Amino acid sequence: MTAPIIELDQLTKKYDDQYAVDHLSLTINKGEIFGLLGPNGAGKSTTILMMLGLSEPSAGSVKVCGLNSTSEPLAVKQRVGYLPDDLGFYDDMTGFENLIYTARLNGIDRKTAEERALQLLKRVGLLDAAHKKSGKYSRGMRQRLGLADVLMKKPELIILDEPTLGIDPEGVRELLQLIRHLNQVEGITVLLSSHHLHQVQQICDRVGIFVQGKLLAEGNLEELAEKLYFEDLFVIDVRVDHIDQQLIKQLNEVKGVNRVAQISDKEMAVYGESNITTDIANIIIQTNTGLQYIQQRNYGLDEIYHRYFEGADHSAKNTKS
Ligand SMILES: Nc1ncnc2c1ncn2[C@@H]1O[C@H](COP(=O)(O)OP(=O)(O)OP(=O)(O)O)[C@@H](O)[C@H]1O
Repeated sequence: MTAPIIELDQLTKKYDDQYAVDHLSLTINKGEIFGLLGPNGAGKSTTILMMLGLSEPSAGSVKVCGLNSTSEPLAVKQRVGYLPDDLGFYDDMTGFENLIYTARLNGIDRKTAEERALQLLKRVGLLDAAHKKSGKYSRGMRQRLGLADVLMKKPELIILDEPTLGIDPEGVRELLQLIRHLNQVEGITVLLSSHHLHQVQQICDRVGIFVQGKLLAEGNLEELAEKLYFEDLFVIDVRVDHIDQQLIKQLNEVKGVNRVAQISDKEMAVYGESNITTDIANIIIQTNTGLQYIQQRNYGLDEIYHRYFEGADHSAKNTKS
């Protein structure tokens, strides 16, 4: 049974005459890792601020953990951990001391706070640096301390705004692993905002593509591919001994094939709306054109996103009902 943990209904934020968030409706369920993916200025941070009750919607509503974020921001804050992109710590305090400070602000008693802080520092791989001043931490270490910090109050949901910004690849890998672990082992729901496609693709169950305040599409990778690329959902790369016009004609006649693009005298790409790999292989074998290689191309989110945004006419591509 899926239960909603974030419910946005026609959520809107307007600055002067510009929509930062434009009638956004979206439901995120308990236990998910949801990726809010979009370029700079898409409205991701504004949406998050409204979820936390830190910014008031111009219209529409936002509920988090069953609470209205706009009218009950403090209750939401108790249940949600938020890691902003410009995370601040007291740099002259150690990592451990920073966590204890957060615990005090959240009304956690000293003994519990110390136990929890050490547990969390261990979990995020900072036990060795626990008593080092946080001002001396690297950006990756600060983000991991940030995760420990939001976990101090045992949140049901964590919201991470561009958590991997400025971290080196190894640090990114560790941070993503940690986020996945928190989700899978501890059952914490995660909302992650990012414009890093590969990272979102690695850990998110579902992704929402967000542009100019609007959600263009949402779903898992397969669903997104279908929503954004419904015309040429399947692309099959083929290499044969020789390509002739008869072969191209026959391939074009296969049910489900949209077009055949010849790339060289031996290579072509066949675009279709259904999985036509077997039919194509059969034709090549029947026509004795010497099949060397055939493979269905898998779209990653990266390719989906880039091909989608490179296309000029978004509305035309996104009209599948
Ligand atoms: N306080 C504000 N006053 C006026 N306009 C704002 C304000 N905050 C955000 N905006 C505008 O709203 C739009 C969405 O900004 P937002 O920061 O939510 O985008 P974002 O997707 O989080 O981008 P980024 O990744 O760059 O932070 C932008 O056009 C931004 O200029």
